Amino acid sequence: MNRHSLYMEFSREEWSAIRDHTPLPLTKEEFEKLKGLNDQIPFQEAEQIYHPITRLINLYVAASQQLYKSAAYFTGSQEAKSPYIIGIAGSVAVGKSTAARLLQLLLSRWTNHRNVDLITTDGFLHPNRVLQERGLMKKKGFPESYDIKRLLQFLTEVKGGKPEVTAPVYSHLVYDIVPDRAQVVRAPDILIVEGINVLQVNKESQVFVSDFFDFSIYLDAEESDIKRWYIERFRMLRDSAFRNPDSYFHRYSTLTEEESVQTATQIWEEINAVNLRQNISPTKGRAQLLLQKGSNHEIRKVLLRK
Ligand SMILES: Nc1ncnc2c1ncn2[C@@H]1O[C@H](COP(=O)(O)OP(=O)(O)OP(=O)(O)O)[C@@H](O)[C@H]1O
Ligand SMILES: CC(C)(CO)[C@@H](O)C(=O)NCCC(=O)O
Repeated sequence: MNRHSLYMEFSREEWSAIRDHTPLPLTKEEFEKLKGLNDQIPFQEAEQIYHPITRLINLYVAASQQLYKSAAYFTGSQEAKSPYIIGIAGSVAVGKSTAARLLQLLLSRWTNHRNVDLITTDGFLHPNRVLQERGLMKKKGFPESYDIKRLLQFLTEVKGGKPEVTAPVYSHLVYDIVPDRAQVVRAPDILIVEGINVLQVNKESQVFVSDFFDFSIYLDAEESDIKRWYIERFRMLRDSAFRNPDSYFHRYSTLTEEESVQTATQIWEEINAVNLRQNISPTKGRAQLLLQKGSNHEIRKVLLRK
């Protein structure tokens, strides 16, 4: 280990050996029942890698709750404690939402933070109408495609302890913001905010999204692997979600195997890879925890900021 590096570095083996004696707060049987997660993340990965991560976060949250108590005692304040906010960043298709859902589930099993909410910054994309007006339909996911002021307002209210805060909702099916839907966040113990842009800074504001984070994670992988996962997901969607006539990509449901690989490759190269290189990857060094995935999504290396 480089003693003067900003990060402590752990191999997969070293990280999983850290597991202290706290048992995984979830049995294999319970995990098996969780459709949608267990068909993606093997139980062993949850147990060996994600469990120690949640134990570490649990210690951080407990320390922050203690700090809050000390400050409340000192000031005599009766203010309710504000949610502990965790940001998860990384490329399109690197597996942020899958990892975020598993962390949400595992974190909610600890008695001092049962209530764990999860939102994605997809909901803060401008609606297609605005993106079309501004010529940004091929820039979805780029910094200018988000209503960052609204996201900052949302985080200000959550962190300020407002009992109910609403976030807009994005549908991948219709490829747009859903006008009449909202997600309500009710003062959780922990809020996970997942999105490609959560560690970005922007010129228009003095305040950044990450200013509201108590902890941040960057999910990293080789670009060639992420591209392959993107294409695989696109092919899977061609055979499922794209078949739905309401799908924005319904026209893609009739593509041949070869055409769907070509189309996905083109979207990846023209939009998501450019965004990854220009705007997402450069934010890596701002995360407190860096998780490096191997070609089968297994976490190969864990880097923790000192
Ligand atoms: N740990 C994992 N093990 C196996 N497959 C995974 C894992 N995490 C994600 N995947 C698969 O990789 C693909 C991308 O995952 P996911 O949708 O979670 O990515 P994302 O980063 O949230 O993407 P986006 O930003 O496009 O919403 C999906 O097809 C998912 O099934
Ligand atoms: C909504 C985002 C930006 C982020 O999740 C992404 O999934 C996306 O739609 N990117 C635009 C190009 C594409 O359709 O993949």
